[in-house]
Amino acid sequence: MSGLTVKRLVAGYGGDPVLREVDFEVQEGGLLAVLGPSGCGKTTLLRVLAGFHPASSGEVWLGERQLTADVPPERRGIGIVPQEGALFPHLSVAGNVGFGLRRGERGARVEELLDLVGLSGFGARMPGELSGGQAQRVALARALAPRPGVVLLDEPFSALDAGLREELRADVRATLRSAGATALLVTHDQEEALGMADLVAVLRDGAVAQLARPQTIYSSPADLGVALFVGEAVTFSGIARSGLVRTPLGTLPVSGEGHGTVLLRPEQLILGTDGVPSIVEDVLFHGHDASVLLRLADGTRVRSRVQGGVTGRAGDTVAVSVNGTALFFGDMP
Ligand SMILES: Nc1ncnc2c1ncn2[C@@H]1O[C@H](COP(=O)(O)OP(=O)(O)OP(=O)(O)O)[C@@H](O)[C@H]1O
Repeated sequence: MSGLTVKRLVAGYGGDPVLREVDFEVQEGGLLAVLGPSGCGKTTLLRVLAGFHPASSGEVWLGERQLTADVPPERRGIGIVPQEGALFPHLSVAGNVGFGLRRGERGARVEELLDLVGLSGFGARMPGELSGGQAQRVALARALAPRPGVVLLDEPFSALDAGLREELRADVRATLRSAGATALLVTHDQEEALGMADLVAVLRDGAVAQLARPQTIYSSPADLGVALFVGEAVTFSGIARSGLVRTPLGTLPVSGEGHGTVLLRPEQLILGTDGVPSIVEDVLFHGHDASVLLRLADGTRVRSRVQGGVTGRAGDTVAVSVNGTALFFGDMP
């Protein structure tokens, strides 16, 4: 395995480029998630890296080797886990996993990979006899089998239901780790990106808006756009003076001055007996937590995320206080 470096990558389809100077690096053995909204160029990026689409300019390096336009897809040393697995339907599971291997090395390596993804004994099955989650595990085994320099995962869990998605995320992460794989995951799902990756690159307008650890992206987003994209938010416009800003939830300390937007995460809104009075409008119970829609005295509606503790019921009056630090993003001049 080797690291993957992308420098000033530009690519598109004729008109304005879709990728305008994309830069990032995935360390050897690391997992980077490229997170961005639909249409921002995630698939285009993967197609360029895999050699299916030409870059207009920029560089792609796999370890010490530059992947120039004349290196065809099969000689790039890149494994791909596509959306919905895309297994060869006429080949058995073993046939799929061994597809990129030389005949002589198939048997043992296929067994090793099936074991790694928890599907020992499934070699003779046909893809039509697998569940969605099993099919994705086979797709991962197939991508890892030829020991690629890097594995690209293209929204690999999008077709699965929520419970299975969560379980498979953890399994895939563990598998990539134990294989020592360098991996790049593209997704529009912030939970997936923040939950799985060592580092997250937020792709916006064809460039990386922020590249950081998941915790940093969530707690210290580079700008308001990133903050709103990576999680639920409660926002107020306000004017910061001497490090304080007045909001419907009270005067909050912020770092910044002038006109801007105050941003809190819903889990920072604590319901109890101290704080600003508000009316509970609705409570959505999610099992592990609840989402409480509140109306403040001035009519502003805000959402709190409550784990255990007080949620109240529709019509109740509760007091809301703010836990932790509010973020503040000054208006663009
Ligand atoms: N073959 C093509 N020809 C012309 N334009 C294309 C082509 N493929 C994609 N595009 C455009 O390029 C932009 C980026 O598309 P891309 O599929 O890379 O985005 P994405 O982030 O993967 O989206 P999604 O999450 O919906 O799959 C879009 O505006 C899309 O319409």
